[in-house]
Amino acid sequence: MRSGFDRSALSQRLADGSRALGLSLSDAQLSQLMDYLQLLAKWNSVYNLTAVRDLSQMVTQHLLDSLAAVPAFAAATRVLDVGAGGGLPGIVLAVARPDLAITLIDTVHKKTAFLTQVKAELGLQNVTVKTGRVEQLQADPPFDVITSRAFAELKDFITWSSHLLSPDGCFLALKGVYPREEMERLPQGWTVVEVVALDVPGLGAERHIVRIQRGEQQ
Ligand SMILES: C[S@@+](CC[C@H](N)C(=O)[O-])C[C@H]1O[C@@H](n2cnc3c(N)ncnc32)[C@H](O)[C@@H]1O
Repeated sequence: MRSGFDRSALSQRLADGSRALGLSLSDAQLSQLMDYLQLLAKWNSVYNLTAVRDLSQMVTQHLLDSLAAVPAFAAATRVLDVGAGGGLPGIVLAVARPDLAITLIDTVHKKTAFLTQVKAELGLQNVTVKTGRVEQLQADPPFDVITSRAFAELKDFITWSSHLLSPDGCFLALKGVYPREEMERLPQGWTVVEVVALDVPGLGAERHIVRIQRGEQQ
């Protein structure tokens, strides 16, 4: 394992942050997230998974950032994470919500090879990994939530993946600053039903989660 990986200090930071988010993760879940962080740190130079190199920043910017979105998935059952990259938010969500079935898709084979390795090493039976463009993915049954973080403008995210969403389903897009202009350019037939500001412990930057469903803009 990578030298300099102070598991106990990083684990404490993660436990404190997840408590501050109101989540009650078990010791086993926290341990799975630390295993994931360790794999991310170990394989980052090979797979080019994230520009964030500092381990405590990885806890904040990746693990806690993704955990902050977990409550928005309360009613979800089948989730697709589009452009999952190194597994954010999909892997974190899969650990926090083992009852969810989560599919992660990315076009880049080396990233999905990493995700397959994470699935195996963490024993995540609720994760499915697909390689390819979301536009070409077929799903039967469809997903009730489609999510993404740092993927694409909202209109492209919706246009490329709406064929995979169930009639009553929703998109949950993780964004940084309030995406006012993107929300004004949604494709016809889609409407923003909620924008929640997320308070990620220690981040000091804006985060929002945008819920979009079928329907006309008011
Ligand atoms: C900036 S990364 C974000 C990765 C991750 N969600 C995160 O927040 O760290 C965007 C990812 O989208 C993937 N991607 C781009 N176009 C795609 C498409 N049409 N279908 C699936 N994945 C795509 C890229 O390969 C890349 O890994």
